[in-house]
Amino acid sequence: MCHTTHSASIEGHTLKQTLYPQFKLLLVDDEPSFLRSMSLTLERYGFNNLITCTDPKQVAKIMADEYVGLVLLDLTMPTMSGQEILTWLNEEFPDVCVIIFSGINQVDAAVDCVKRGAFDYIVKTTDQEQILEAIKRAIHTQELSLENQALRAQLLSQDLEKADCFTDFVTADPKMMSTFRYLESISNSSQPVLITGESGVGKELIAGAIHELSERTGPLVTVNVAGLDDNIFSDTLFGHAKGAFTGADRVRPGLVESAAGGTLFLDEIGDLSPTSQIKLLRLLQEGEYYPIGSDRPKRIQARVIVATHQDLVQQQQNGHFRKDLYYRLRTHMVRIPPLRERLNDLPLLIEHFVHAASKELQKPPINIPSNLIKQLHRYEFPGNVRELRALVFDAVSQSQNNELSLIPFTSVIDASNQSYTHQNVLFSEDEPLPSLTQLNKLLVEEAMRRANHNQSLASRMLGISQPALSKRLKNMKVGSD
Ligand SMILES: Nc1ncnc2c1ncn2[C@@H]1O[C@H](COP(=O)(O)OP(=O)(O)OP(=O)(O)O)[C@@H](O)[C@H]1O
Repeated sequence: MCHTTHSASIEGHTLKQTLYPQFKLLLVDDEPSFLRSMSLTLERYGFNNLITCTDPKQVAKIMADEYVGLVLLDLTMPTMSGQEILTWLNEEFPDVCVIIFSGINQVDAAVDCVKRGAFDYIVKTTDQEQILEAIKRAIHTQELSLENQALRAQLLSQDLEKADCFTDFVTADPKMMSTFRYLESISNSSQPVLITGESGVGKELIAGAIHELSERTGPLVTVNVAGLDDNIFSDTLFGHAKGAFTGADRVRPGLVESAAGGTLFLDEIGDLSPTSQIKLLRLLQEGEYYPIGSDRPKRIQARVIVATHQDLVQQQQNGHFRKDLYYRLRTHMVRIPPLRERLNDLPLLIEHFVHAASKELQKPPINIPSNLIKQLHRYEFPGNVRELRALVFDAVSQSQNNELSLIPFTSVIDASNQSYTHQNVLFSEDEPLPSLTQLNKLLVEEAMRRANHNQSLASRMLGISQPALSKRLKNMKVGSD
């Protein structure tokens, strides 16, 4: 006999639940009462993707029909022993994780199974917490191993399978393409994803893409945690019970619950207070949380994505961010490079934003001057794509005669280059080279500026004698008169 669990019934209605883990847990034991109590325990702790089986002879068929990732196997059964099934599984399904259930007097046999490839063994009389810990460990290991397999397969193929999910993120950069492939490969993972990158690089867009890739049916719920004190953080995320504090006159579900079946995106995670960091760690580690004023834990049913523009490695070195939380978050990590590291994206992005701005501002089609991109190559974009977007929108609004205005761009470039051009001689490819006389003059002026008009110091910088410098300065003065 076998039985599958993946829905909950409330007052006669069948509710569709999020299944966890994503692969099935197969429980094989000839004792129906043990299977019943074990599956109730597992379901209570949120493991609801279960198949129970009392007839070991059915295992082969179940394995062929279902996507099983973990098998919990009783050692002693009448028609076939756990050892026999383990040997068969090792040969036919070497990637499946097996935990052996044994009686107290069968520990030697169970240890032998571990030597022959079982992941672990559990003595049936062990307390529930320990049993659950062993199962959680096996699920976690299995998830990571499945993800690694998917990652390897994905990296071998160059094409994106779900390119549609990335259409909002305009890019042709090879580094971003491999990031997209990586994100595809971890799309089914339930582990958190950490997105890092400077402000304005598009981290929130990437979070949206990860959510779409996961094909989760629940919503994407975004919370900016910067500046939330611990009470507000807990109330926002975990909700509260009625009467939890003055003014809590109703039960309020938190955003963790609103994100059930979907994704919870915590932005600006580098700014989280130390107490809230502990609560987030617990949520990720145990998969459970307590609404304020309640002593009944709830299980998180959402995948967690976090983002930060801070350097978390440095943050943990200076004690502002917990190491254990960082390691938990970085199971899957992507860094979105700043725009200055992918300037080849400029033409695509400018065209994209010109189009969006013309539409929004109801302008006719606008031409992009051919020298704009070259000019922008000299700019650092401290505000990244967000800054470029704002510049383009400004330029479109100032455009006349269907030609994109260059004013917003040249003014930011000039402002940032002001000190730079004084200190450096730039040779723009669009402009004629300066003559040697002009270059001499620039060099002398710069040396004098750096030497605070001390001629002997400036002459040493230029590698000429002080009288020679003085002569040049006089000639320059005559030339400019
Ligand atoms: N590659 C891109 N293609 C199209 N639009 C982009 C791209 N990258 C960023 N943007 C746009 O730039 C703006 C900033 O992006 P987003 O909010 O995702 O950045 P962020 O990295 O999350 O910033 P912050 O750290 O400040 O929260 C948004 O309007 C977004 O739509």
